[in-house]
Parts: sequence; C-alpha cells; structure tokens
Amino acid sequence: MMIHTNNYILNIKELWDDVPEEYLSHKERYENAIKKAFIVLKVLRQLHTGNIQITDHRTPTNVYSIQDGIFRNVNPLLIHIGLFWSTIAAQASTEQQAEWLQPDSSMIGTYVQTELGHGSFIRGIETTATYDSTTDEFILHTPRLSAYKWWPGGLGNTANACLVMAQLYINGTCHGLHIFLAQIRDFDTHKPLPGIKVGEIGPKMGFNTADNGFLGFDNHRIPRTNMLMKNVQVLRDGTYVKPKHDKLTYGSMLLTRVTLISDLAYQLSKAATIAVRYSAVRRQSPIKSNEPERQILDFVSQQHKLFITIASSHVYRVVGLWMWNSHKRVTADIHEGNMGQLPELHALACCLKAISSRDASALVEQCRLACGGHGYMMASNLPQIYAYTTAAVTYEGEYTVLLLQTARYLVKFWRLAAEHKPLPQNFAYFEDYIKKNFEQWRNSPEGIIEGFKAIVAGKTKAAYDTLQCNLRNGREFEEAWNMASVQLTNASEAYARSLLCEVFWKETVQLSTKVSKSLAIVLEQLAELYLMYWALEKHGDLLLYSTISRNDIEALQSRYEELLALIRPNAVGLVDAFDIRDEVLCSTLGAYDGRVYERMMEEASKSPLNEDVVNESFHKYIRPVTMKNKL
Ligand SMILES: CC(C)(COP(=O)(O)OP(=O)(O)OC[C@H]1O[C@@H](n2cnc3c(N)ncnc32)[C@H](O)[C@@H]1OP(=O)(O)O)[C@@H](O)C(=O)NCCC(=O)NCCSC(=O)CCCCCCCCCCCCCCC(=O)O
Ligand SMILES: Cc1cc2nc3c(=O)[nH]c(=O)nc-3n(C[C@H](O)[C@H](O)[C@H](O)COP(=O)(O)OP(=O)(O)OC[C@H]3O[C@@H](n4cnc5c(N)ncnc54)[C@H](O)[C@@H]3O)c2cc1C
Repeated sequence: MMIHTNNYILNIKELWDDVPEEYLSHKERYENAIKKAFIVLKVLRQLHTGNIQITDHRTPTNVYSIQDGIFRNVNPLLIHIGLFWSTIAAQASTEQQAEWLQPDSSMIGTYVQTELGHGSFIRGIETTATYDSTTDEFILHTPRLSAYKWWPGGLGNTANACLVMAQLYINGTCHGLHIFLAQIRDFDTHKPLPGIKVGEIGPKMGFNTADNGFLGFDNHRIPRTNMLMKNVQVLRDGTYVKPKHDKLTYGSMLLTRVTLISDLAYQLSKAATIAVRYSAVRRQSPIKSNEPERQILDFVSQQHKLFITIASSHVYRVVGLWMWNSHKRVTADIHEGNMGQLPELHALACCLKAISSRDASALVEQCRLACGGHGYMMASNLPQIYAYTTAAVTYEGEYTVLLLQTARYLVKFWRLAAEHKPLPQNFAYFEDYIKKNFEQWRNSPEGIIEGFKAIVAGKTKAAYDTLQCNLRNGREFEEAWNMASVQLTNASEAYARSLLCEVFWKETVQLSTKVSKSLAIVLEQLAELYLMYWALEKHGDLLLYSTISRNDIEALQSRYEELLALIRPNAVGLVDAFDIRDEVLCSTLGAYDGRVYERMMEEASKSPLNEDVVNESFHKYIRPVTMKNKL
C-alpha cells in the first residue's frame, strides 16, 4: 500500500483523544499512551518491512514529530525506539544483531543504566555481572538498595527486556562497565521472571505517559553471549578481550547527546510558533493613547523575547545537523580502528547538549511567559513543552557534569598553549591570546565570533591559573579541580556559545548563496540577531576579554533593535515556515487559524467540572458550611 505518512497517521482515529489527557488518572494516562504507542510501533514496523510504502520523504522523522501530537507528552516506547535498538545496532556483534534486530521481535526493551545511588558518576554503578564459566553464564545481581536501577523509560510496565549497564567480574577481577541484554518479563504472560523485581517509579514533573521504572536482580542468570560484544568480548574460557578504547561502551550516550540537539531545536520551533502566532492575535493596550490596542507582537520588548527563540531554533537545527555529520564521520573512522577524533566529538557533544537543553528550556519558559496568563493553561501546550524540555538538562548527562567533561578538553589545550607547544588550528586563538595578539574590535558577526573566542581563551586561562594555584598550594589534582569548577564550567559554556555562533554564521552565509536573495536576507538577519543578542548578553565578558568599547556596545544595541524591526514583518511567516501542524502543536493559542478565544472556550467546555451545572461537592461540603446558620 502506498501512503503519505502524515495523512495516514492523522487518520487513525484511536490515536487522537476526545478527552484531554490531563483529565485522566496516572494509570489511565499510561494505558491510553501505551494503546497509541503500539499502533505507532505497528506502523513503524510496516514501514520497515515495506508492507506499507511511503510517498513522502523523511518518514521516521515525520512519524517521530507527529508523535508529539499523539502523546502530547511522550511516547512510552521512546527509549525502546530511540536507545534500545540503536545501542544494539552500535554495540552488538554482527551475529547478535542478526539475532536480536528482527523487525517482528517479541522484545520490547529499554536502556537501564542509572541507579538509585548513581546517575552522573557511572563508574560508581553497583550492579554486578559475574561470569560463571561452569555454566557459561553471567549472573546479574543488585547487591544493595542503592544499586536498584531507577529511571529508565518504559521499564515500569512496558519492557520485557533491557540493556543493563553493570560492572563485569571475571575470576574476581572487575573489568568495569559493560552492557548486557537481559530478558526481565515472560514474553507471553508479561510476568516478571524469577529473580526480577520491577516496577514504576511514580508521577514526575513531565514524561507522565512514560512508565519510568525501577529494577533489581537477585542472581539472575543470562547466557554469556548476551553481553554486547562488538567492541569487547568475554570468551568461553573467561578470557577478557579489551576494547580498542575504554569509553566505547559510553557510545550510546554520545549518540543520544548528538540527536538531542536537533530534538531541542524542534521543541523550540513549537514554542516559538505558539507564542508568535498568539502575539499576532492578542491585542493589549494602545502604544499611543489615541490609537486602537496593538498586537502584542508590536511591542519591541515582546519581539526581544520571541525572535531569539525563532533564531535559536534555527541555530540548533543547523548545529544539530553539523554534529550528526561529525558523528557519522567519527563513527566511520572508529570502524576503521582510528579513535583519534573521539575525544573532540565527546567534548563537543557534552557542551552542546548541555547548552542546547538549558537554552531550550529557558526560551520555552520565556515563550510561556510571553503569552501572559493564557500561557499558564495546559491547553496552550507550553507547560508540557517546558516539562519535556527541562528534563533534557538532566537526563543523558547532567548539565554541570557535562560542562566539566568539556573543560577537561579545554584545559588540555590551554596547557599546550601555556607550554608553547603546537596547537591544532581550531585552538590557535589560545596562542594569540597568550601573545596578546588581540584583533581590533569589529562590530560585525565575524568580529563577535572573534570576541567570543577571546572570552573562551580568557576564561580557560582564568580557570587554568586557579587550578595551578590550588596545586601549588598543595591540593591534590581532583580537589584543585573541584575548587576551580565554577570557572571551568564558565569556560565550557563560553566555548559552546562561540561554537554555536561560528557554525551558525558560517553555515548561514553558505546557505544564503543557494537560496533566493529575499530568503537569504531574512536568514542572515536571524543569524545576525542571534550573534548580537548573545554579544549584548555577554557584554561584560567582552569588556573583560576583548577590545570592545562602550561605544561599540551602544552600536551593537542599536543594530540589534534595528534587526528586531526588520524581522517583525516576517515573524509570523517564519514560524509558519516551521510547518508544524495544528494536530502536533496541540495549542489553543498557536493554531494556524488564530481562533484563540474560541478554542479556549471549546477546550474549557471539556472540563469534567463543567459536566454538571451544580457539582455534588456543593451539597456535600459547601452548603453545610455556608447555609448552617441560615436554616
Ligand atoms: C563521562 C562521565 C561523566 C565520567 O565517566 P568516567 O568516570 O568513566 O570518566 P573518567 O573520569 O574515568 O574519564 C573521563 C575520560 O573519558 C572520556 N570520555 C567520557 N565519556 C566519553 C565518551 N562517551 N566518549 C569518549 N570519551 C569519553 C573523557 O573525555 C575523559 O577523557 P580524558 O581523561 O582524556 O580527559 C560519565 O560518568 C557519564 O557519562 N555520566 C553521565 C551519565 C549519563 O549520561 N547517563 C545517561 C543515562 S540514559 C538517559 O538518561 C536516557 C534519557 C532519556 C533519553 C531520551 C532520548 C530522547 C531521544 C531523542 C531522540 C531524538 C530523535 C530524533 C529523530 C529524528 O528527528 O529523526
Ligand atoms: C525524565 C528522565 C528520564 C530518564 N531516563 C533514563 C533512562 O531511560 N535510562 C537511564 O539509565 N537513566 C535515565 N534517567 C536518569 C538520568 O540519566 C540521570 O538522572 C542523570 O544522568 C543525572 O544523574 P543524577 O540523577 O544521578 O544526578 P546527580 O549526579 O546526583 O546530580 C545532582 C547534582 O549534583 C551535581 N553533581 C554530580 N556530580 C558532580 C560532579 N562530579 N561535579 C560537580 N557537580 C556534580 C550535579 O551538577 C547536580 O547539580 C532519566 C532521568 C530523567 C529525569
């Protein structure tokens, strides 16, 4: 059958709710979501096997983005689709993949790493996998409460299998963390297997359609061949064959951090669409007292809140793709046995994941606030987008922890620069900074990019100097590092911002040569706005570390305000161009037709509290108090 995926999925009635899911109980929400998740999974499987064929391109992405509308929250199979399969594809041997990656597999899996006691510091994970050469099996065990797995999406009720991160022991020697495939529920009855204690962790700030779970093993046995063996092996006699790089096991986290950047761009485009369209419909106060009330989008302060969201969505889209291509390149190199580019990719992924999630959640919240009181309604969909987005600041590597990973990388290059050793081209500016080869400030995108590089150099130097000072004062390295950690994270953040500015500007300039002149003008305005916005936000740092002057900052401010005025006529067109369907946006404030107040009233009418003219609580609780003395 030939289909257009959007239309096909949008026409499956069971996927769309009559009652908004906020009115359902915790249990009903999950059950409703899981019903829909398996309809979607069936479509994905049919696409995969070619049973249905598609007439539009980017199909998995289309299905992925439509999911936001279907679930309003999150697909309980997100980790099954997004992490379980991809980890097997990346880390299992060819034979294991042939056995496990069957499109009609009975396995519904999840990625089980975090424990009650350890999330960030994964070397501290306590679950053990001990090789028993007499039976050719691993014994998975949870030695104490803090070793219970806690958080994995879909683990509570949905998954019957999982990839478990555990400390590998062979003949009493610990070989560190490895990944194992374990069945946890019977495929037919879905009952937990003997030796498995599994359940759901309870309601959260968001992600409430996903059954995040806990899991404990009581000496649970799995075949030796269930360890993921592409990069590392345990042989039948217990011989351990080391991987070519000891962090290859962390590869799934690296890949997810890269894909998250694009996902966050998409969340930003949803928030921007809602807030900009609403701001074009909403009128509140005249600007001049004798004029009619104006669209709130005409307030320059409102443009300041919203246009940076549109621009940031483009930034993360562009940088997400750039990182995706880098990941592809580095993975191909690793395949050939060359690990040389892995540290750089890891350092970039860490700081970009950290900053993209932090920016996205801050900007989504800014969009919500920009919609005034109505942004606080669940029916605006902005609270759900915020709850979804802010989780990304923590999961897949907590914000500060990831910035500190990138800081290790920066400090290494600063040390080379300080010792006058050769530097790679992309860090040549460290040497310029040391030699005080400062460029004269230019009030242009290129000038701002240079200025941001000076901030990276200046902040890395400050952190490095503090680190060295702590060491000279007799501190051990780890303690000295901890004492410098505020400055180290500042340096990483600056590095991420300089990368975002540079990549976005260069890619936009290139793209501009391939599109119509009028489109090129708008794209460059957005890119320039992004750079000006952050130069003004960070003007204190620029004053400290670059040659910018007060007059330059005033000129930047004027240009920024000019850009807001230039973008204003195209603002609605720019968000329409994100091309997000109403069914996916799920927002009374952001629908294409602008019927904001009508939709708000229609949604309110769905409230169960409006079912009876007089709610029975009146008779039970209110009347006995208010009428007591009047009888
Ligand atoms: C990295 C850690 C913080 C520290 O690890 P260690 O203690 O082992 O490190 P050391 O200190 O010993 O060594 C550091 C050393 O190692 C290098 N390193 C570290 N990691 C890597 C790596 N991955 N690759 C390469 N190198 C690495 C590092 O550079 C150092 O090198 P030097 O010594 O030379 O300096 C670690 O503990 C850690 O990672 N902690 C974080 C834990 C974490 O991230 N947990 C995640 C759990 S899973 C999870 O949270 C899932 C969440 C839900 C995900 C939702 C998915 C959404 C998917 C969206 C998909 C969108 C799809 C869109 C599709 C479409 O659009 O089409
Ligand atoms: C919605 C959601 C879904 C998730 N899904 C999964 C999943 O599918 N599978 C899975 O395995 N896990 C999952 N997780 C768990 C997630 O990966 C962890 O919560 C995350 O890695 C952070 O670890 P933590 O909770 O231990 O935080 P902690 O590390 O305890 O962080 C607490 C604080 O301590 C600070 N801190 C910790 N270490 C350091 C350090 N070295 N230096 C400086 N500061 C530090 C942090 O900055 C933070 O401020 C999920 C979490 C959420 C919220």
